[in-house]
Amino acid sequence: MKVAATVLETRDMIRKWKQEGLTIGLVPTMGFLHEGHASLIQKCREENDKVIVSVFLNPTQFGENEDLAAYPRDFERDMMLCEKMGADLIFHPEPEEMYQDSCTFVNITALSDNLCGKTRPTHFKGVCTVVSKLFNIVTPDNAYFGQKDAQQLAIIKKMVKDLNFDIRIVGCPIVREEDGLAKSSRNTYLNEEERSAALCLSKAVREGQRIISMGADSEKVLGPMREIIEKEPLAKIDYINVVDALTMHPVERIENPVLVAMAVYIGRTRLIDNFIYGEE
Ligand SMILES: Nc1ncnc2c1ncn2[C@@H]1O[C@H](COP(=O)(O)OP(=O)(O)OP(=O)(O)O)[C@@H](O)[C@H]1O
Ligand SMILES: CC(C)(CO)[C@@H](O)C(=O)[O-]
Ligand code: BAL
Repeated sequence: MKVAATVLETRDMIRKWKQEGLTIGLVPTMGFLHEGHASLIQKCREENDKVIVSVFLNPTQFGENEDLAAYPRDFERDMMLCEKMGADLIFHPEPEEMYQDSCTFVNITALSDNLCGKTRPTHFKGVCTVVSKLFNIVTPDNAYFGQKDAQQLAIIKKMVKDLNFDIRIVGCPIVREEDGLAKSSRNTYLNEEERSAALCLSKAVREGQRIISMGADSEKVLGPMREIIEKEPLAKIDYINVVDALTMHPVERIENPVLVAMAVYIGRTRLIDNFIYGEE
């Protein structure tokens, strides 16, 4: 497995692989890898000749008062996991390599004003910009994203369509801890008490999944989900919504495929979880 810190080295390697007719898969990450990331790398390994994992803690997707400085990092451990999962190359640039004196951004004007975009108004501009750059650097055939960040996945699919990237976007299911908590690098922020309080997210998801097939009214699904979270003293709902799975617009009646998504503060840690209903 190779590790490249520069765009030039990365492009050189990928050019050679492409000349040999090999297919390229990309797994974009912000590092501090866990089994959620491993599942993306595994899927990428199954579907491509060469597997590239990017490990880049992208500053432009963090708001001023967010957790960029505190975000966990362990590149040595990330390298071991990538090696074990059969990655061929890790692209691990410094922020200066990615941005230098950059003043061009990719901004999506739909799908981003609701859910996470409401609380994090500049977040998806940063995500779309860095993902576009990664796509242009790596030129993958396939790129892998987790359903855990459901709005991000929908936005990237739309961006790829709008900007004519010749890349297949593959969504991968949420990987959970044994007790149901969705795996996330941010789970490391939780102390013991918060860790058990955090179970209210996945409990609410399970309750939502149980009741959604019984009726078409969004509020009837959200009410009992909210109740589970509000019973937990350490939890504070940022948002919980039923939205159209493609447009991210809130829906009152569940007719087309919907995304039921939430962000909840457990103490100071903001966690997300969701499920999709109505897609085959
Ligand atoms: N539990 C999970 N199951 C499936 N995919 C996941 C999971 N956690 C993260 N991913 C995916 O891995 C990719 C990289 O995510 P990222 O590096 O931000 O990890 P993270 O654990 O989600 O971190 P964060 O704490 O920022 O939420 C994204 O496409 C994300 O959706
Ligand atoms: C897609 C991504 C790697 C872009 O920085 C990030 O938003 C993430 O880890 O989900
Ligand atoms: N996985 C989402 C990255 C972020 O929260 O910035």
